[in-house]
Amino acid sequence: AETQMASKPSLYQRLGGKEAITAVVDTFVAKVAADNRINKFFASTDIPNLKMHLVNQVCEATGGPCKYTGRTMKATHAGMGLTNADFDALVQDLVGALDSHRVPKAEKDELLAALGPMRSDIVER
Ligand code: HEM
Repeated sequence: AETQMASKPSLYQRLGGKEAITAVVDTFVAKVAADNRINKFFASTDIPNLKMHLVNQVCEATGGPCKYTGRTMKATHAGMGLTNADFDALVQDLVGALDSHRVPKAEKDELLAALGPMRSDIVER
């Protein structure tokens, strides 16, 4: 996990590693669960399983030593009929979680930039 230290630390390292990412994901999922704009989509979701996948996805995408084992973003969200407004609401909840854990702006913007391109695989209408 420390292999990049000679150059620039990975985003994973700058976020604080797996413990810090897990804490952000916990807060994020709690915010989504309390968000009446989008929580209906998660009514029958296995939340501990979702959290596990999210932690691994963020860990791997930011250069950490994890492997995402979930489905593709397109397959996962197919048929949900998600809109840009739904996506934006979820991103707002993520920003709120990152802010509540005092993640600095540079790291926050980098993470959001890594997730942004997934929009076209997730939004269907
Ligand atoms: C960048 C944005 C997003 C990312 C990175 C993301 C990521 C994920 C991941 C990793 C999973 C688990 C995959 C698996 O079980 O194999 C998942 C599931 C799910 N996502 Fe997303 N998601 C995003 C946006 C959204 C949005 C906007 C909604 C709805 C408002 C949503 C609703 C769901 C639901 C309901 C599930 C659970 C499906 C089930 O119960 O089987 N996602 N998402």
